Amino acid sequence: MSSTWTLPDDLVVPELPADHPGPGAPIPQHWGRCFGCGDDQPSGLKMDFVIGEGLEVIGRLEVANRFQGGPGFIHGGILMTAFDEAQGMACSAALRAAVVTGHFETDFARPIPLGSVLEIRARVEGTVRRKVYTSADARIVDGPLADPEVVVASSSGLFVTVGHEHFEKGRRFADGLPGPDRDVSAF
Ligand SMILES: CCCCCCCCCC(=O)SCCNC(=O)CCNC(=O)[C@H](O)C(C)(C)COP(=O)(O)OP(=O)(O)OC[C@H]1O[C@@H](n2cnc3c(N)ncnc32)[C@H](O)[C@@H]1OP(=O)(O)O
Repeated sequence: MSSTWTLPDDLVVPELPADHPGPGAPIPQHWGRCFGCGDDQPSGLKMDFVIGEGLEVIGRLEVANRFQGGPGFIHGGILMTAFDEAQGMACSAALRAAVVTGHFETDFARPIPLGSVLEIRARVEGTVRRKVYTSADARIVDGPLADPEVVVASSSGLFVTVGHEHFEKGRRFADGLPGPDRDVSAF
C-alpha cells in the first residue's frame, strides 16, 4: 500500500534561515511537557532531534516497552505521533514558525519491534501561503531487525503556521485542568 498524497503545483521551496545552524546541530525541545520531545513528560516519547541536510531534520526514537501495540511491536498511533513530532520540528527548523498539524497520513511498511531504535528523517517539501507540506521516513538503525537500508514506515503531513495566540487559548489547561496561567510563549 502506498500514499495517494500529492504535492500542489504552486509549492514554494523555502530558503534556509540565514542563521540556520547546519547539519548535526541539536534542536532543543520546543515545550518541556510535549509528549513527543519534552523532558517533563514522563510517559512521552522523549525524542531527540538534530538538523539534517537542507530542509531536513533527523529524529531518534527508542522504542520502549510502554509504546507496545500488538505483542512485541510498536503501536501504530505511537509511530504516527513520532512522525508528527518530527515533521513539526522540520517546519519549525526551516521556517522559524510555530505550526500545528492539519492533515496527516502514514504508511506502515514493516512491523517495528520493541527495543529497536528508529531514525526518522523529516523534511519540508514546500509551502503554499500558511500551509507547509512535509514528508518523512523511518528506518531501524539499532536493536532488533536493524537495517538502515530499509524504510519501515513513511509519512506525509500538512501543517499550518500559527501565531503564539493559538497556544494562549490552551495555557489554562497546561496541567490538565483549568488553572493558573502558564507561560507558553516558548512553544
Ligand atoms: C512549534 C513547533 C512544533 C514542533 C512539533 C509539534 C508537533 C505536534 C504538532 C501537533 O500535533 S499540533 C496538534 C494537532 N493539530 C491541531 O490541534 C490543529 C487544530 N486545527 C486548528 O487549530 C485550525 O483548524 C488550523 C490552525 C489548522 C487552521 O485554522 P485557521 O483558521 O488558522 O486557518 P484556515 O482555516 O484559514 O486554513 C489556512 C489554510 O490551511 C488549510 N487547512 C486548514 N486545515 C486543513 C486541513 N485539516 N487539511 C487541509 N488543509 C487545511 C486551509 O484550507 C487554508 O488553505 P488556503 O490557504 O489554501 O486557503
